[in-house]
This record gives sequence, structure tokens and C-alpha cells, in this order.
Amino acid sequence: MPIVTKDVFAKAAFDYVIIGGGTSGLVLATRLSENPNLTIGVIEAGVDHADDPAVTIPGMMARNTRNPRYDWEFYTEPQLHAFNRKIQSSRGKGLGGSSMLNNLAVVRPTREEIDAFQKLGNPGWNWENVLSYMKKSEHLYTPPLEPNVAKDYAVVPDPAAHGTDGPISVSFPPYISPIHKDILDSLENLGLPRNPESAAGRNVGSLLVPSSVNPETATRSYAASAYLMPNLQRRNLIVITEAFATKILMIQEDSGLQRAVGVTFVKDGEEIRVDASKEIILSAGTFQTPQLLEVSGIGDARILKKFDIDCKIDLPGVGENMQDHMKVPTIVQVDQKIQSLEILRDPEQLEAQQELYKHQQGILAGIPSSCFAFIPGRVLGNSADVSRWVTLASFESSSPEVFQNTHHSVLRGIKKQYQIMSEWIDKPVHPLAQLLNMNGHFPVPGLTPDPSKRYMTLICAYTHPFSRGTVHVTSPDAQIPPAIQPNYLSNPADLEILSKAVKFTLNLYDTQPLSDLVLAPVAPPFNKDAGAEEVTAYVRQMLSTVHHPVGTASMLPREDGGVVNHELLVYGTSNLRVVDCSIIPLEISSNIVTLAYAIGEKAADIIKGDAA
Ligand SMILES: Cc1cc2nc3c(=O)[nH]c(=O)nc-3n(C[C@H](O)[C@H](O)[C@H](O)COP(=O)(O)OP(=O)(O)OC[C@H]3O[C@@H](n4cnc5c(N)ncnc54)[C@H](O)[C@@H]3O)c2cc1C
Repeated sequence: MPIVTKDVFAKAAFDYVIIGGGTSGLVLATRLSENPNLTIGVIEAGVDHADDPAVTIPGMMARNTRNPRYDWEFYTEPQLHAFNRKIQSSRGKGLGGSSMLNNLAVVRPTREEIDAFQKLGNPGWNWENVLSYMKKSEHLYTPPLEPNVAKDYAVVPDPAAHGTDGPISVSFPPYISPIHKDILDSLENLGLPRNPESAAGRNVGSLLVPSSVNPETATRSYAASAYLMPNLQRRNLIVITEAFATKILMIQEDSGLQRAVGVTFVKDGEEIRVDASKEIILSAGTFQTPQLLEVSGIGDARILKKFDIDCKIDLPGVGENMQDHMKVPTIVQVDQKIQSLEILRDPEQLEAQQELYKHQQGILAGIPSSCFAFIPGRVLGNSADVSRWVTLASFESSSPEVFQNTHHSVLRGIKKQYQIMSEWIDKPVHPLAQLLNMNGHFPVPGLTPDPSKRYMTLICAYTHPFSRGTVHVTSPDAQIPPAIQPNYLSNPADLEILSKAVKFTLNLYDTQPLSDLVLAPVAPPFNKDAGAEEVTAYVRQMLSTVHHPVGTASMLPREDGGVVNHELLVYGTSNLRVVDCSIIPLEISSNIVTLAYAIGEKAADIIKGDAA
């Protein structure tokens, strides 16, 4: 039924209540409501952004971040290893969650990264199984390119790796900048080959970026538009927006387990309670899911005590093991003949592009990011670099303040992760860095692009974070934001690898054929001959997030600091699950939305199996 009022929601009898109508949450809600005998309630704090062109037009991506209508706009605690800066961190607010705010890139991890979930103690979470759910969520449109051009652009999808009848449309941009091929050729000259199919478990190489755009309408395809909206007429799918969940209510069963019976939320200043007869599912994302667990009495007893929160389940893993991908931009001025995003600042050109958009063509119809590259250690550095990174990639080499108060169970789990990650460092199939191209000047505080010039950006990011952080409450009130302490760069391997990625990129700008189009450096203001100190200072100064935080309700054995088991059930409860990216125990190398959809799909099957 259409989005309901608080009176209708408060009177409904729910089987399942889902907190957070975001990426994984809406997948789960939609799939569960396929059974007309079940009633599903979704509580979302933000609004419905359907038909908002700022959300739907792909070329407008990245314009809504830092706007409180769309973005929770969190800030981290001061980051010791990044000049004590508080780093901004976006999270989507509204139906669709971060899939409504994200940059629409659709890429996948390597096979071993998903298999690692199983190795860490989660039966059934392996590549083959999770791939089936990634495919279930996907409708791939074959690229509209001649075969020889497709090969040149590095996009030859293998049908076996893709879905063609899932809800999320995946397509390729109708406009590809001519600079794309030059980037790929220069990468090849530096030893990184093209990868025409990066979605089949091997992402190393360069590629044409698929995006979640419906090519028939040239609009964003995301959890709200693709899963929820086409099914909102179902009478058993009941959604409320602008409703902020504040607490999960639990009672103790005879078995000693806690049973989640209800949720309180605030709407228009009024606190309302709804109950669920079967389960409550937390899908509030990597920052707000651990916060809601803690305010509800599930977390490290030492932390709950500080805030006078009654501890119902002492679960030290809650809010721990946070990992994120971090990036720094490199920007150059390019030849005037390149059509970059800057042309949209000219009213005449903007009008022409808006006209093209009506026919699903032009820069606005696709994302302005055509090329990604995943780079393994041996291409990034020499053998001495790689050996040093293997040594650094450990708990022992992390900055001492990080694990001072960490519970021994959490440390046990983290040490197992280091073991797995250090084995990946010297393997050619494992990327250590990612380059993300943007056809224009990436917005950087303090730098104003000259609209008459043309630019390109290559963002450098690390793929396997070795630093670990936390997200914990600052108050028993869920409406007060949590403290986000990611400890970015606290493991020196992260700093070294990111600095190497910057050096590699500066070298790329100086490599033919790309070098023929590059006119001048913009950021950093130095070239590839800069010294190591200058590069690391730049990294610390410019460090920002790629917005892929995970791990704060990790799916791991309880004795390894886990919060949920492999069926996503919170330890110590009989019917409270977490279904969002906070359950990811070990960061994957790629952007994470494909996994967020797969988590929602797999959770639906797990729950349906339980219900049968
Ligand atoms: C700016 C940005 C760009 C990105 N770009 C890409 C990209 O190009 N490709 C890619 O693969 N990934 C990208 N990502 C990452 C990816 O989109 C997200 O990690 C993923 O969508 C998160 O899904 P989730 O289900 O864990 O959480 P979300 O989708 O964030 O869902 C959480 C939901 O819970 C709601 N909520 C929170 N607290 C409460 C409460 N107390 N009561 C009620 N509701 C609540 C939120 O409003 C939100 O709707 C990007 C992310 C961002 C922020």
C-alpha cells in the first residue's frame, strides 16, 4: 500500500519489522512480502525521493552528498594520522538509503574475498553462493558497442556471470570520453592489462564501469525504484517514512535468549511502539545499526555501563572491526578537445546536454566515470615494497592506541583477518589499489576549477584496509549521532599503499598515449618525481572516504568478536537479525553495493527457509 501515516502504521499487525528502508533493507522487505500471508513493516527515517531529478539523473551523481535532505552527513572523530582532521562520511537518508545517494558504479569483488567469509566461520557464504544472489538482483543490458570497440574499451561481459531478469538495471554509459581508451592504453604500458569481464571473480585490470542505470529511461536504478516501488501496491508491505527508530524492545525467554518483540520510533515528535510477531531486522547501515544495538542493550558491557544503558546481552563485537576504503584525488588539466563535465557550466552546452538527455543520450544519461582499474601489489611497487607490506599487514604494526581497549575476542577475529589479507598482498589476482576515473574536476575543498578549462580525475584508493576502527554510542538517545573512530592510516601499510598508488598515477599521466592529452597537474601540485615525504603529506591532507564502511556488526563466530552468525541472527537473541553492510566481516576490494543487494537477497532466503 502507499506510504502510510503513523496512525495506519501503529495499528498494523506485523510479522516482520525492518528498521531502515535502505539498500539491503528494501531488498529484504520486497522479497519477504512476496508471501501474501506475511505482513512486513518498514521504518525509514528519511523521505521518499522518487521522481527527484537530483536523485534520478545519473549525470547528477555526487551532487546530493552533504545535503541533509539526502545525506546523514556524519563526521569522524579527529584522525590522528590525517592531521587530526574530522573526515566527512556520507550515508543515504531516505528510501533506498545509500543506493539513492551513491555514485552508481556496479563492480564486484574477487572470488577469494567472498570465500574468506566462509573461511572466517560462516558456512554458505562463498563465491558461488553469493554470486547467485548478485545475479538475482541484476538485469544486465549488453553494451551498445561494436565488438572491436567493446574490446578496446574493456567490456565483454560473460553471460554466465550476470543476471538478466533481476530488479536492478545495469548498463554502460551512452557517452564515453575519448580519453577512456588512452587511459587503458597507458595502463597497459605500465603493466596492467585490460579486464573485459571483471564481474566473474577476477577484478584485476582496467574496465569500463557498469552502472545502475536503466538505459530505457536513463534514470538511476536503486533499491527504492527497482525493488520497493513496483511492489508498493502489495497490501502486506507497509512503509512509513520520516520515522526514526529509537529502540528495540526485548523480553527474556525461558531459554535465556532475548526475544525482540517491538520497536519504538519517533514521528512528528511523537514516540510510537509497534510489535512484530516473528522477527525484527536491523538494516540501518554500518553506523546506525551498532548504535541501535547499543541503545537497546546489546554491546560491550563496559561501554553500555558508561552511558547507564541496561546491558541485556554482553556482546563485545558490537561497533568494533570497522573498515573502510579511503581515497585521495589526483586531477590534471587536459586538452581542450576533451568534453568533460565542465561543459555543463556553459548555459548553451548545458541546454544541448539537457536536450540529449530527453533521448537518453549525452553526458547526463550516464555516470561521468567510465574507467576503473584494480592494481595488484607487483604492478604498484617492487618486490621490496611488497615484502614490507606483508610485514606491516599485522596487528602488531598498528598504531598502539588502536587496540588498547579492544576485547580479546574481537582481537582474535581481527588477527585471523590479518592472516588472510597478508596472504593476498603478493598475489597477482588480488588488487591492493583501485583507480576511479572521473571525466572532469573532482570537487576538492579549496580548489575551484576554471570553467573554461577541461580536466580529468583519477581517484586513488586502497582496497584492503589494514586499519581498524569503531562506532559507539555517545548517549543512550539514538538521535544523538554515534562516535565514529575509524583510525584511518593507523596501520602503516594503508599509508604506504595509498602513497604508492598516487605515485603510480602520476607516472600514468606521464605515460603515452595519455601524456599527450595532459596539459598540467592540478592536484597534487607536484609530478611523479616528488619525494616520499611530500607524497605521504598529500595523502594525509587529502584523505577522504570512498563511503564503503563495513564490519561493525560482523558476521563471525561469537568467540572471534562476531555480532551475528551466518544466518545473520544476533548472538544471544532468538529473532533479531542484522541485514546490511555492517555484517561484512572483511572489506572486499571493490565498491560494495553489489554485495549490499546480495545480502538482502540471501537474507530473504534464509528467513523464508526459517519460516517454512
Ligand atoms: C556517497 C556514496 C557513494 C557511493 N558510491 C558507490 C558506488 O558508486 N558503488 C558502490 O558499489 N557503492 C557505493 N557506495 C556504497 C553503497 O552504496 C553503500 O555502502 C550501501 O548502499 C549501503 O547499504 P546498507 O543497506 O548497508 O545501508 P543504507 O543503504 O545506507 O541503508 C540504511 C538505511 O537506514 C536508515 N536509517 C538509519 N538509521 C535509522 C533509524 N534510526 N530509523 C529509521 N531508519 C534509519 C537510513 O536512512 C537508510 O535508509 C556509496 C555510498 C555513498 C554514501
